[in-house]
Amino acid sequence: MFLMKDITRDGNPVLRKRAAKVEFPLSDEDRELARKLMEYLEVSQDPELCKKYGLRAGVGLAAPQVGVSKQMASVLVPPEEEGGKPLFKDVIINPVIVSESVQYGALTEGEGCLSVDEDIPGYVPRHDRITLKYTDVDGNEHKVRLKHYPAIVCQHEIDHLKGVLFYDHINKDDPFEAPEGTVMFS
Ligand SMILES: CC(C)(C)[C@H](NC(=O)Nc1cc(F)cc(F)c1)C(=O)N(CC(=O)NO)CC1CCCC1
Ligand SMILES: [Zn+2]
Repeated sequence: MFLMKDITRDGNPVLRKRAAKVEFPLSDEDRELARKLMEYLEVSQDPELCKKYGLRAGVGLAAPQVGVSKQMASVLVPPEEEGGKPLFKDVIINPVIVSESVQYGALTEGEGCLSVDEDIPGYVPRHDRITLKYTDVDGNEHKVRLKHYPAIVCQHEIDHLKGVLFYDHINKDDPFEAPEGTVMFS
């Protein structure tokens, strides 16, 4: 099981590399990686286990964040209300954003990252809606339309596969400046 000690931190060059495409059918090693990437999110979102293992509760985790430069990331966006179905749950492999809204979306509280220990204030403008194509661990192709928070999380994780970190998007001159028409939400 991945623990915080397994998560690479800002400064590690693996976080600034372009990750390699994943070959199908998955090797046993890649299948295990996918399982562990999702396991981290599930365990970290269980308050008791989160505390027990000293984790940061996470909604997404990309392979470079555990030192593996491959195009794979787990995403687990909890349901809006207790007991509901997660808004998005899958391990996205070789993801491609095939279309994106002109309109931006940003979290009012800014973003953080499991690989960045310090808080970096500022809005992170992303596309409010995206169409995402990816392959799952069984080799099935998916094409999904996402908006708001699930779209933000997937863009954050796909950035990791391109060596981009959230603060790269923050306006240096005015961190709390958001482009015209940005949908702000928390
Ligand atoms: C960095 C951290 C603050 C831990 C962030 N979590 C988060 O924003 N809130 C959260 C956590 C939950 F478990 C359940 C929940 F509904 C909300 C996060 O996991 N990430 C993932 C990451 O670092 N991936 O590389 C950062 C988020 C910022 C915007 C999108 C992902
Ligand atoms: Zn991150």
